[in-house]
Amino acid sequence: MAVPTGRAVVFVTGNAKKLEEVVQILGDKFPYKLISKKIDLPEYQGEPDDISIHKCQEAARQVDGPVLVEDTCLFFFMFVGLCKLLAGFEDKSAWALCTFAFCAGKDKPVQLFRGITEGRIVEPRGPRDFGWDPCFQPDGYEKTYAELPKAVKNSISHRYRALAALSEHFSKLNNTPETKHAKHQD
Ligand SMILES: O=c1nc[nH]c2c1ncn2[C@H]1C[C@H](O)[C@@H](COP(=O)(O)OP(=O)(O)OP(=O)(O)O)O1
Ligand SMILES: [Mg+2]
Repeated sequence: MAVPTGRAVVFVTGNAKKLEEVVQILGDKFPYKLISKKIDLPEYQGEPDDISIHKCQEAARQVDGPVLVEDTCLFFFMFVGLCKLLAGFEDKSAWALCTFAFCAGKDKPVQLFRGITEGRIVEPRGPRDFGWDPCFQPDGYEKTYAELPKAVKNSISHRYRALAALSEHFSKLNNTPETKHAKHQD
């Protein structure tokens, strides 16, 4: 579902750190003007897809126009409690799931775009200013999300991957046949 050219999409979030990353990751890749709006949407219980769909429908109702919301979940196995987990002899594998939800307006369908990054839970290292970043070490790296330079986190993160799927979808919609043809002739 497209947004009329020149229209803005409102990104609804109460989390400033999230917004900061979304702006850094998207740069000018998103074809619509992105406006952020801080609304504390009610937190629904349930499966990640349902949470995102409800959150997005509520945002579309309040904004009464095209909206984008995001929900992030960190999953891990914690069979024996956090202490033993940190003591180091249980499965510490984890994964971060980010779901972006887009809705073109009140009573319109919600589209989901997901990104997953796998890693493991470690004792906290690095700055404590964004959620569980100090406790999550992505696979293939010796540093936690919090210790990694922002540019590195933003090139491998769950949020980056979900936004890549979202941008790909919207840039396809905005590639008119003429644009595609012109590109082929390069
Ligand atoms: O990349 C991240 N790195 C570390 N922590 C993160 C990240 N992304 C979300 N988080 C934390 C924030 C919140 O404590 C929880 C659920 O997040 P979530 O409900 O999606 O966000 P929120 O309520 O802070 O903002 P929103 O208004 O967009 O719902 O995970
Ligand atoms: Mg929330």
